[in-house]
Amino acid sequence: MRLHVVDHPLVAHKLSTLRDERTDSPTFRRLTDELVTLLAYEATRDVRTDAVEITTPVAVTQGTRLSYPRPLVVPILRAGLGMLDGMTRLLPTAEVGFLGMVRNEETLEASTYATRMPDDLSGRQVYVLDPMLATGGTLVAAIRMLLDRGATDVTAVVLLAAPEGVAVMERELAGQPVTVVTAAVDERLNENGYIVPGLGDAGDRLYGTAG
Ligand SMILES: O=P(O)(O)OC[C@H]1O[C@H](OP(=O)(O)OP(=O)(O)O)[C@H](O)[C@@H]1O
Ligand SMILES: O=c1cc[nH]c(=O)[nH]1
Ligand SMILES: [Mg+2]
Repeated sequence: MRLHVVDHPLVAHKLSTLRDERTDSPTFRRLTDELVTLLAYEATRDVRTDAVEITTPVAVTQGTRLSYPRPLVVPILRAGLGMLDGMTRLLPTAEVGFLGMVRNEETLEASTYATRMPDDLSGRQVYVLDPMLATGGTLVAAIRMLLDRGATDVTAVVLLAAPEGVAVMERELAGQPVTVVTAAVDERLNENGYIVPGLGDAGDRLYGTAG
């Protein structure tokens, strides 16, 4: 597994506003969308392409086009849905699959309640979207499922990661073709499995269900 922390002043600026407890849901959704677009630029650096010949008004030249099969983008419901538009803005021809997963807030175990994507992902590049990598339970289970279906290259795009979750991913997905792209790796997890300093519950803040 490879970890890529995107070091850019615009990413840091938007992430700081996301973290602020005073940021309301509409602003949180807009900033998430903008941040994902910046992360997606880095996350798609190795997206597969083919050379194509194109004709400009002036001359014939070599161009580049995304390869087939098209990449698959998989948001992990619910919070990952807030990242889908930002990602598909850069990859408009991508296919989209859905994975519904929820973490039990007592045991911190992740369980899957919905799966809607092709059974066969042989040879596919997959981009998984989830704002938070906390204990890593959710992403490890999601990525294992994608690799079991034949995905050859999986990139997880997350807003924030905890060092504990990164270590779990590195251990559980050692030697696998997996990359994690994140805006930051925070200090630690607290006793409730929340990222510190973090930004709170991403799903609640996106969809206004906090408190
Ligand atoms: O790394 P982990 O410890 O597994 O935790 C991270 C998961 O927890 C959150 O989802 P949550 O269960 O709150 O579901 P939601 O998106 O429906 O709010 C988050 O969006 C991740 O999916
Ligand atoms: O800090 C955290 C941890 C898990 N899920 C969240 O939404 N936030
Ligand atoms: Mg949640």
